[in-house]
Amino acid sequence: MLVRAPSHRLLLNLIRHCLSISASRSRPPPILTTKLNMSTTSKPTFTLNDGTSVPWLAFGTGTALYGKDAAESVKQAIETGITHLDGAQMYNNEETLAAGIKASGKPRSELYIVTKLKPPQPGQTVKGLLQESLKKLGTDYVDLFLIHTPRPANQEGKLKEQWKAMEEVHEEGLAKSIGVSNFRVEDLQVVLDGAKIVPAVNQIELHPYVWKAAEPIVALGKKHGIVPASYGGLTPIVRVPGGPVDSVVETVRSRLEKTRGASVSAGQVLTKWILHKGAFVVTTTSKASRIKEFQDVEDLPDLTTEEVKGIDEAGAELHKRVYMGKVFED
Ligand SMILES: NC(=O)C1=CN([C@@H]2O[C@H](COP(=O)(O)OP(=O)(O)OC[C@H]3O[C@@H](n4cnc5c(N)ncnc54)[C@H](OP(=O)(O)O)[C@@H]3O)[C@@H](O)[C@H]2O)C=CC1
Ligand SMILES: O=CCc1c[nH]c2ccccc12
Repeated sequence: MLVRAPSHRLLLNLIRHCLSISASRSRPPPILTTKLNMSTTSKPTFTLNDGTSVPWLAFGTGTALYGKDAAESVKQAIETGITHLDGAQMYNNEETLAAGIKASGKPRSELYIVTKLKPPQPGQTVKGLLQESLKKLGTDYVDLFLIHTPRPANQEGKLKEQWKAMEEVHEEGLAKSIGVSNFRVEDLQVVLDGAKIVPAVNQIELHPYVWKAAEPIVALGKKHGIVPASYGGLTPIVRVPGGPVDSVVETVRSRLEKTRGASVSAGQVLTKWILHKGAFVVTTTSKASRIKEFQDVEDLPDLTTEEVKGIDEAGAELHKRVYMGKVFED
């Protein structure tokens, strides 16, 4: 009996362990359920480490709209239900982003506005540059202020000092949340060492063709409660069509379409994959129909763990980093 009792417990534990593995195989990765707050009464949001909430879908003004008048596109996006707007000082269009907001008639309090710090030139300060942005954006605070790139500050040994200045503008209420963009593990480590405030967000290029390289960045972020934001998410369709991810995404798309009983696009599958990685989504489009397509992802069934893994593995066959190559040399 003395011998059998523990082995019986061992057997029970083994059965429990196997059951939990097989259950987890058919469930989505837990990161999705812990990060994305779904509710029947409000739009899904992500909760940041400072307690604020971010609408999961952002309309970007940086690629197709870089240096252009963003007003019409921003107005259209807001009228189609977008509340999260992603801008940057380097996009040279913050005034027109503000014009689009004004034309939409949407109150400031119902919007989530992001801008990003350009690398300061000699004589420029983080606070001064943010104040210029606030003036252009026609607001007295941004919801999220990101360091756009760790370079050249990190090479020049100025990244800690720059983060301290970010902490100060947060403390002054000019930025409700502060974070970073295009930060690799070594950049995050510099900021985390001695930071009073841990960055809330790291906005990075995130799609299956960079997942292998991005995974350690996302993992370190997760350890510290830094939420990843994805840009370039449609790269497998838009910039690298015909790659190894296509057939896997097509199989998932077709499965979801049958499950849902309504059409599902490859872009929606890739967007859902990003959410399964625990990231919120920064995209852009000139078309209202495409915004609706993104919003519909909220109603898509989850991918299975095997489907997420299948996309990861196909993505790992081809490394394609489209943006900020110099920042992400690897
Ligand atoms: N922090 C950073 O360093 C960076 C940030 N960003 C931010 O992210 C935002 C989005 O970046 P981006 O890489 O463009 O996002 P996506 O990868 O989501 O690509 C969006 C583009 O894809 C096009 N598109 C969408 N679906 C399709 C389709 N089925 N077939 C063909 N084309 C399609 C859209 O054009 P259409 O008008 O036809 O819908 C749009 O131009 C930027 O505006 C910026 O705000 C981007 C890069 C770097
Ligand atoms: O933000 C990322 C991509 C991008 C688009 N336009 C510019 C201009 C300057 C820096 C980055 C970018």
